[in-house]
Amino acid sequence: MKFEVLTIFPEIIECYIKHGVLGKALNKGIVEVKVYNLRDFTSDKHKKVDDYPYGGGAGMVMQIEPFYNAIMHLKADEKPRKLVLLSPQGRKFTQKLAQKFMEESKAMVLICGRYEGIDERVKAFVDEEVSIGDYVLSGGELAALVIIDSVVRLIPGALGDELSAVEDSFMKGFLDYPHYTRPEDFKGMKVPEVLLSGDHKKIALWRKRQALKNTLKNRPDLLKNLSPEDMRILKELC
Ligand SMILES: Nc1ccccc1-c1cnco1
Repeated sequence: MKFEVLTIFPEIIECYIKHGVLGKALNKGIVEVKVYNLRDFTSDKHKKVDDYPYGGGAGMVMQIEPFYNAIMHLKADEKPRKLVLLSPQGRKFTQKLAQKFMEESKAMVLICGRYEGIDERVKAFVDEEVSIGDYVLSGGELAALVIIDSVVRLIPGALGDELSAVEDSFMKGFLDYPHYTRPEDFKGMKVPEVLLSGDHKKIALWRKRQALKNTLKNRPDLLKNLSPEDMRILKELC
């Protein structure tokens, strides 16, 4: 899987991708991330990327030319790639969309805007417009990192423990169960007895009950298409 990121702040992307799961996946060659500075695709000596909005209004708008030049530069190799614009107006990014991107795209271009927005005509050159949530960010870079991180975690072999990708919450359709590790007693806060019992069946049931309880409390919208067994457990909780 190859990610090509267009941004005026390449260091934001470059710094993050060296660490954790992404760093390991890069070292394994499972994923490649190339970052392009949009300022390298400008034609003036000041490497200008924005200008005042037509029609007036506050702030600056990013100009189309650097985006167009960068996209044409990438497309010169004629290899297929999905072009994704990160934007508050995009469709909501979910685990399901992460799975779809991982399965369908060998290469993705993540286009990061800044300021109050980008020239609308850029959208004529992208395949998808994606938002990671209903809040205002300073730019698309954090959203691009969210997409890279969540898609890479789904690539077979990217994680040390394959199970953790399957176990991750949202893959099952509800939130995760509570996790504990040593010490058993921290200032009187004890690990639930069941987790010390060694009874894997009881532990699995406890974890399922806790996951459903957490989901019912914080994200009831996720509780659909439950199995009859999960529905029975949920009814016990109500
Ligand atoms: N707020 C933003 C500003 C610029 C580029 C993307 C975003 C964004 C993406 N997902 C939510 O917000």
